[in-house]
Amino acid sequence: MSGLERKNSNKVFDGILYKYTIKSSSALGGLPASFNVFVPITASTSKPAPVLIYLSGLTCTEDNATQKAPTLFEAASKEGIAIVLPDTSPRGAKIEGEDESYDFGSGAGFYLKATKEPWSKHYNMEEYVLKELPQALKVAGLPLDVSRRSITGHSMGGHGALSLYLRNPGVFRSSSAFSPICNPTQCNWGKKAFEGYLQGGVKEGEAYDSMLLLAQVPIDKRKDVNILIDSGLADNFAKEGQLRVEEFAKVAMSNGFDADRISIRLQDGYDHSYYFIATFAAEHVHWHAKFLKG
Ligand SMILES: N[C@@H](CCC(=O)N[C@@H](CS)C(=O)NCC(=O)O)C(=O)O
Repeated sequence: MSGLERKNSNKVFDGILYKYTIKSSSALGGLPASFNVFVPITASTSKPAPVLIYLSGLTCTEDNATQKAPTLFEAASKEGIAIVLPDTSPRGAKIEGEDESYDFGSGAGFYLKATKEPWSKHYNMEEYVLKELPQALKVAGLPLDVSRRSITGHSMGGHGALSLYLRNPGVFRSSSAFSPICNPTQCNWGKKAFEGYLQGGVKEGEAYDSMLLLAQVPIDKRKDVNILIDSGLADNFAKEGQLRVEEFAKVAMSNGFDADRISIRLQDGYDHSYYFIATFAAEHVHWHAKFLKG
């Protein structure tokens, strides 16, 4: 990583929302990358704030949640938690087909490490979120304690939050998701992404499939898993079979996870939009606070 620049700052719910740009991201093959970070007023060098990472969905940038679900910040301000919001893909890789569809390429990085050329040079959102973003937060000199980290996200970002959490035990204290893509090897969005980004296609994608990863958690590690999922019963993408939240819930039950370890709530009347996220955002932040504090 080189060249971190602070672009903007706005006061919101007593804290400050900063925008940063990394001039050259190593995880993303030298491309620039922007992210937002909300720092609560209570954070200081002697009392650094823990961090909740929020991953957005298809077509989004780092700005969708900041503008459409600021209730995240209201709750984070009360809890003394920072929220970090990265972009959803590399931008400007100049790869043919990068900007052709809403569900692949720009705005659709799927939080994985691409292994298929030409995507493999730039499309490594997994390393970006796991390693480079925490490093950038340290370089920024903000009063944050990145060793206390949890992760949340929406739709493709819900897939990112669940799969990064389950693939990297011990890195995040808890994971939550709004309308997540839970079983990407079995839905059109996931199949298109895995076939496009991974040399081994959907088979290689199994390593990023949260439903399969959940079934593989060893019995003695189940007590360490903390997951909260909300999904709307009027969600058209769920009706199309893109999310498969009920199937994820069945795997949780059949593998003996307690309902207080994995809580999955189907919310009546809510759709896939940010109105839904804005409604439940505060509950997710308060839930993560239980794990992040102390
Ligand atoms: N543009 C897509 C919809 C993509 C979509 O709904 N994206 C969700 C995430 S999966 C979103 O949050 N979009 C941005 C927004 O609502 O602000 C379509 O036409 O089907």
